[in-house]
Amino acid sequence: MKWSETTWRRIQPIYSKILDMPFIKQLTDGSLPLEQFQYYIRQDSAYLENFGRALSLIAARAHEVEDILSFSRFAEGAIVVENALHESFFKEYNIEKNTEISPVTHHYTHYLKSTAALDQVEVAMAAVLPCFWIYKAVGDVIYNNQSDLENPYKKWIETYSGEEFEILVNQAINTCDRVAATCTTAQQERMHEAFLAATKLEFMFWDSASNLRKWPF
Ligand SMILES: Cc1ncc(CO)c(N)n1
Repeated sequence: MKWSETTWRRIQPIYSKILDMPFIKQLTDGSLPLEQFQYYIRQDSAYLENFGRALSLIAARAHEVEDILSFSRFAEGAIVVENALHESFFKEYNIEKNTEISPVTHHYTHYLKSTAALDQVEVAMAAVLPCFWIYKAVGDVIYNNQSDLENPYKKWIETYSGEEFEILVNQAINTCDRVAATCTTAQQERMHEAFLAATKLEFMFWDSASNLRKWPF
């Protein structure tokens, strides 16, 4: 079995919990309170900027030239989406620009950057994979279950269910499979652990927006 098949299988219990989250259900039927969406977009803007940095670090550390190219493109993609958030979503949904990074965003972005900088590069590739794969999977489920009524979050839904994103996601999955094949069993296990950790953080990122979580001080 491919590394990606095993890892996707292992995170199924968390993935089902993600699909059941109020944030995802309400995004799907358009009933998500605006305040939660605003919080989410503000945090996602900070997230994407740092996700882009982590991807660039991985590009710099990749062993194969084709992977330098892929991860440089992924980094560009993350920053392009971040810019798009500012150009359209921030204006359209009346979102304030200066944001204090939430505890979960802080943890997730620092986890990705330190993994990209210090861990084996194959482990770093596995750590960023849920950011692609979970979003594609969840984006498709939301897209296919949208209510016919006008959904105020339609534009967001289209970002992650589109074909353009799918190409990048498949590339990220295939890269992980190719590099995993060069790893020992113990190293592949560390890749699984990184994929699992980032999947949990994806859950927490949405949970944090649902609860508008803040620092205690
Ligand atoms: C938290 C998070 N994970 C993944 C993506 C998609 O790249 C995103 N925009 N935000």
